[in-house]
Amino acid sequence: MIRFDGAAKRHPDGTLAVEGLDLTVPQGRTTVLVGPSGCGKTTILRMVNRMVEPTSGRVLLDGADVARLDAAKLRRGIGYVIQQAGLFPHRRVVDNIATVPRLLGWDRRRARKRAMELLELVGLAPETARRYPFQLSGGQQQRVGVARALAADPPLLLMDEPFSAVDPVVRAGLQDELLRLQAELNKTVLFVTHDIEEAVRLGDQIVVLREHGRIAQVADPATLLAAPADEQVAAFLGRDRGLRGLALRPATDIPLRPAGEPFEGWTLTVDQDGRPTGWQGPARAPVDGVPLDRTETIRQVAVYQPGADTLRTALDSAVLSPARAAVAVDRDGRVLGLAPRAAVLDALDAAGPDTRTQPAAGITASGVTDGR
Ligand SMILES: Nc1ncnc2c1ncn2[C@@H]1O[C@H](COP(=O)(O)OP(=O)(O)OP(=O)(O)O)[C@@H](O)[C@H]1O
Repeated sequence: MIRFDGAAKRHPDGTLAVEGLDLTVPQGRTTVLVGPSGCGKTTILRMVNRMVEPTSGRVLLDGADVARLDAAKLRRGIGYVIQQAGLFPHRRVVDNIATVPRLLGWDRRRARKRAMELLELVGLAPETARRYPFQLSGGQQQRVGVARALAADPPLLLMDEPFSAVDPVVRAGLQDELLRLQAELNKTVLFVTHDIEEAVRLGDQIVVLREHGRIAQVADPATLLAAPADEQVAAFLGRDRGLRGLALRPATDIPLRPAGEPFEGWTLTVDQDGRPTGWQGPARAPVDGVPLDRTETIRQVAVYQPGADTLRTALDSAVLSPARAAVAVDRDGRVLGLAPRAAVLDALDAAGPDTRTQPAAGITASGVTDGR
């Protein structure tokens, strides 16, 4: 657990980077610091590994004031991932990952073996090990950066905008990987981003900051989206926050109708395996009394997977369907049934407003109305 206890940083030129932060970062969870550029996120992160020394106040790591710990030793026990990975350009991937184990005195063979395990853990092919960083894509470099941070199995990871230099698709993949790893490893993660979508996706606890590291709100993602502390936080969260909140709620238990029957005049067509192929529309109205024998066909079918997907995906499927019904499929993409739009909306009501959802264990949801 990390505890910031009135931790402040004023630079020699008089710039007040962080005014005096009181914050608890719970064990084994992901806490995301989010806020506008220059609000002090990186400064706060670096106070933990003593790359920045507070000018007043303290940072406690498992109860110990980090100022009293040996800085080099402290850093070896903390994984640190930065934007654009920060890999050593002259070292092969395997040796980049093995850096901290080697510093800890592991012999070369053991450190390399560990590096190969880590490569697999972050989803990179074994042959990547022999390459140099410049021979990798940006996304691959970030994965190596994460592997390097995890190499000595530190309980704490500091991540400073680790995914912001890659394109949105690669970024989403890296976020998925981090979620998967975190479900397995349960590290204490302190993650900095200026992207609220990323914060909502990754955080168990989100800390919204204003200038000078003042806390605007600390909350779990659902509470933050449903109940921003004030207008400024609401503005920072942006439009569609209600819809984005649906992405935090699983689509389960929406009653389904059989897919074989026409619905609102439209019939879902499936292939021989039962996967959807399109919507067959109703016969067109006669023109000047002459019946048309052509029907309309739509070939794109938006689907959702109950249990795995969220209410946002289910709603999207319903909105995009000409029959005004979401198409539920199993994990192999085979049709399970149709969820009429009204049933999806009922599910939204049944889930209740987000404010009623319980914060995750160990997280206190608190709204501070302003920076005071
Ligand atoms: N060495 C320094 N000397 C003077 N001011 C500094 C120094 N380092 C940072 N600052 C200032 O401290 C404030 C906080 O900087 P910090 O990098 O922590 O912000 P940030 O929220 O991480 O920003 P960004 O999102 O743009 O990376 C900024 O106003 C910055 O200009």
